[in-house]
Amino acid sequence: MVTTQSLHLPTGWLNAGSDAQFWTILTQTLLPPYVNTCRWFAGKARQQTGFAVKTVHTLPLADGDVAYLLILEASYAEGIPENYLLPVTFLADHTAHTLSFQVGDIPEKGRIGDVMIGNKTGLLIDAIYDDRFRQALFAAICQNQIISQTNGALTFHRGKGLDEGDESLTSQVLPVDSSNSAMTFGDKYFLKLYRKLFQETNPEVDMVAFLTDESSFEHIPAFGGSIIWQHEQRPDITLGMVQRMVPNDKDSWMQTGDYLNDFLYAVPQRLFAIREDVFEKVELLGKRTGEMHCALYKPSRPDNPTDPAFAPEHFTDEYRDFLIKRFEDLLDRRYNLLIDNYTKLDIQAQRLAWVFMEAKEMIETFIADFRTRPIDSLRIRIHGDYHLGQVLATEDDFVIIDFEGEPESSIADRKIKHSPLKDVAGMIRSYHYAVSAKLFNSAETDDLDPDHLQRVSDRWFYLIRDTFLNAYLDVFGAPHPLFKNNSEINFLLLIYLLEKAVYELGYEISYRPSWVKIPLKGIIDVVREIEKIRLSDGVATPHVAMLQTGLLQTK
Ligand SMILES: Nc1ncnc2c1ncn2[C@@H]1O[C@H](COP(=O)(O)OP(=O)(O)O)[C@@H](O)[C@H]1O
Ligand SMILES: O=P(O)(O)O[C@H]1O[C@H](CO)[C@@H](O[C@H]2O[C@H](CO)[C@@H](O)[C@H](O)[C@H]2O)[C@H](O)[C@H]1O
Repeated sequence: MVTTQSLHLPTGWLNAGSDAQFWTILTQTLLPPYVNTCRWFAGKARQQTGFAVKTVHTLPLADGDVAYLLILEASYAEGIPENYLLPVTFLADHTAHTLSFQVGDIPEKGRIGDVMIGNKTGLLIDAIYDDRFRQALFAAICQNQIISQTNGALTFHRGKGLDEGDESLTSQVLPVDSSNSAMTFGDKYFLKLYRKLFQETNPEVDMVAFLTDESSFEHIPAFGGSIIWQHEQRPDITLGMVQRMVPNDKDSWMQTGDYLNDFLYAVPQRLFAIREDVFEKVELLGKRTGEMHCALYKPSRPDNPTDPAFAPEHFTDEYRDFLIKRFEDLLDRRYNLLIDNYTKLDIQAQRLAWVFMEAKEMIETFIADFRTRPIDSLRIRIHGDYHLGQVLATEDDFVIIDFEGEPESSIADRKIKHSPLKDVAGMIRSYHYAVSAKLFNSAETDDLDPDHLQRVSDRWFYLIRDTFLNAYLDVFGAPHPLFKNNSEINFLLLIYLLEKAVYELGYEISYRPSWVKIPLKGIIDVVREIEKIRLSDGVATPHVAMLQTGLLQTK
């Protein structure tokens, strides 16, 4: 039945691919409100000026119907436009009974709207919710298909991790809401469809393929293949990736949260209780992290040259300039964001915000020091967005996922080599988050003195941090191939910890204002360390004042 609101598009579905007017009407009607409800659309908070379907790829389905993969451009009042992948299918009412799934089961978030296409009424949906689309994608990967399009070709690559005879497994959409979309096949394969697109191979495909093909590191899901949009006049654009599915019932963020429950319940009884198996887990994660970096460290040899994209590099002037510029921009943006949102913060966060603002000049001096400080450690490709949520906890081990890099950075920036201590800093920050979120957001500690709670939280964090770091550094033995000495390790860790915490400040202001105090505390902890270094070096420059404000003093 056509509702009064349903949109009428005169061209039939099978001919719509080449009808520009068809897609123009959709971008002016159903698509903008729909896209704005999608978790993967990052432009919700920006001033949007319009959407346009830039390219339409056609994917034939087994029953003779087609799915279209739309490349949707979102434009904004400020900044460059973004491109998103939106696959669509049309479920005509009269064919509903022929489908292997119930139209009524399609969740609200997959329904673009009721439409009349040609003379058929039906529902336009995000094709990931259409079993025929999922099967067509997977079959194309299994068969290494190349499907020519008016604008380049869709190229499907089969990876080593895909077994023979697995072409027709039952598939599902994973209910997790994140920046991309995930589908599973027979509980054996995990297919991620990238939503925000970049004109370059997604770093995740590079990284996972490198680790699978060039190393014996087993703690990532094996690479099962990729979906690429190729065009001879520009670099490849990655649309999707398949990996082996990892049986797990939680990620390490949830697992650490569970361990922290035991710790939390003991706090009101003035007991400091960490189970031995918590240390064992933290040690194991430190070890796996070190092994991941070992696998990514592949010095070139005359008889076995390393792909330049992965060969280790020194701390060049170019890298120093890049890091300093990026950090300074980030610091300015976060400082302004904090000022704009200051009145929305709770009193404790406001107090920490003052300390941060007071420390800005000292942070700038510390960052600038990075330009000239001698550094003989090495840089390699790293995970880039490493935190507890990116590690799946299996029965007795860990599997590392999501090698896409930092969501805020461009693809070119995500492929830049850093010291692996940047990943280490990411994980250390994550442990800080885990204990802070648990102790400061639980009813059990509501009546406790916040200064006391802060000391307890710090104690847990320092013990866990050192356990992780020691296990990590032990993996390589001595002399360490990637780090020159302890002094460089300390300096690099501080700079990456600071950068990560400043980055997180923006994430929390935008998404979880009540958590802003966690990265603020992280920033201030590093600032305290910088102060100590300046005092011991005797380099406290007179024009940069030392901090006067206490950390969590109650007045
Ligand atoms: N190989 C895998 N096996 C099982 N579950 C996975 C796998 N990869 C990811 N997941 C699940 O899907 C979620 C989202 O994956 P992730 O790679 O983090 O996607 P995004 O890029 O959208 O953040 C993860 O938190 C995890 O629960
Ligand atoms: O969505 P992504 O996993 O790519 O990362 C973004 O979201 C993360 C939160 O889900 C955010 O991580 C921050 O919060 C985590 C706890 O929820 C904590 O473990 C991390 O240490 C902290 O950085 C991440 O920063 C952001 O990029």
